Amino acid sequence: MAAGPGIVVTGASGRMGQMLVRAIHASEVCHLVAALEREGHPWVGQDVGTAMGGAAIGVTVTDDPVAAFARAQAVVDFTAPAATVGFAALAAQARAVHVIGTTGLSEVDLAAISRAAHHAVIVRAGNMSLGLNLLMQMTQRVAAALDADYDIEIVEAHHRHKVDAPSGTALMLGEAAAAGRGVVLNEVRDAGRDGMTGARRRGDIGFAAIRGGDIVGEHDVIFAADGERITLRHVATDRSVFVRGALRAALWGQDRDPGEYDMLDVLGI
Ligand SMILES: NC(=O)C1=CN([C@@H]2O[C@H](COP(=O)(O)OP(=O)(O)OC[C@H]3O[C@@H](n4cnc5c(N)ncnc54)[C@H](O)[C@@H]3O)[C@@H](O)[C@H]2O)C=CC1
Ligand SMILES: O=C(O)C1=N[C@H](C(=O)O)C[C@H](O)C1
Repeated sequence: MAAGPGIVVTGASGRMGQMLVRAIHASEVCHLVAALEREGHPWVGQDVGTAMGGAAIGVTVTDDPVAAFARAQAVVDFTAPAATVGFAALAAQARAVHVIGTTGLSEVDLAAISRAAHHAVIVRAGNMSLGLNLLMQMTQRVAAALDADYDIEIVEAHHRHKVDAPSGTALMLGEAAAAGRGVVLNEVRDAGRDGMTGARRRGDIGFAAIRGGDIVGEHDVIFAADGERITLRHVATDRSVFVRGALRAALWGQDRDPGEYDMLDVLGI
């Protein structure tokens, strides 16, 4: 008898997908029911363990989300925005908990995800690690304690393959800083400075992105004033912190009422 909820991993060949497949296969509190990849992907039809270069684990990679989700209690999804929006509707139809780690979602994507959450549990966070979610709370607190003499800048660094900027985490931190200040992020957001930008506008929250090598994920929130500077920093050195958070969310979401949740709900912090 397989233990705990059955989980589908979407984007099974991805950086996060492969780590999730391994973690779920090794878990005693949940089990892998399907590994999903996009249509035409070379792994489709192969055993996912073999495709990853190891021993067979008895789960064949599929490109059919409807059949996969019908057998699952949770869908753990680190893919791409268009895929995630489609999966949200399908996971809701299957009444499976949808854990969304995908970043780069637009306002339109987020509205579609909110609609799906009327029918099922969705846990979404741009960063699933405990440490980063604590940093988010600290950011809100520090921003609330300081006035706009302290310029807020968020600097993030990621591996060379990352396709979205600012990172989902940087945006979460920006939202936390804006909430602390009592402002709306979209009204003070300053991203992508290049050329004759003019002087910094008081009260803006700035973003800068570094891309290179195999950097897992680093985030600094800088509060810079005349004469002093505070930096709050989180460094992820291993993707296992995101995997742990995502699986915790998949288990936490079982038997909850439909709705949209985040990692603060899951972690109870
Ligand atoms: N919230 C968090 O804690 C974290 C979020 N992420 C985010 O997760 C996402 C994925 O990151 P990585 O694993 O590094 O990317 P990746 O590019 O290594 O993997 C994405 C996978 O999704 C697959 N995919 C794309 N469309 C699909 C579809 N329609 N059906 C099935 N599979 C599909 C791709 O073939 C690929 O294997 C990114 O948006 C990233 O920013 C990454 C790490 C942590
Ligand atoms: O793409 C990544 O790798 C990561 N993406 C997330 C983000 O956009 O913040 C989380 C983490 O930093 C890794």
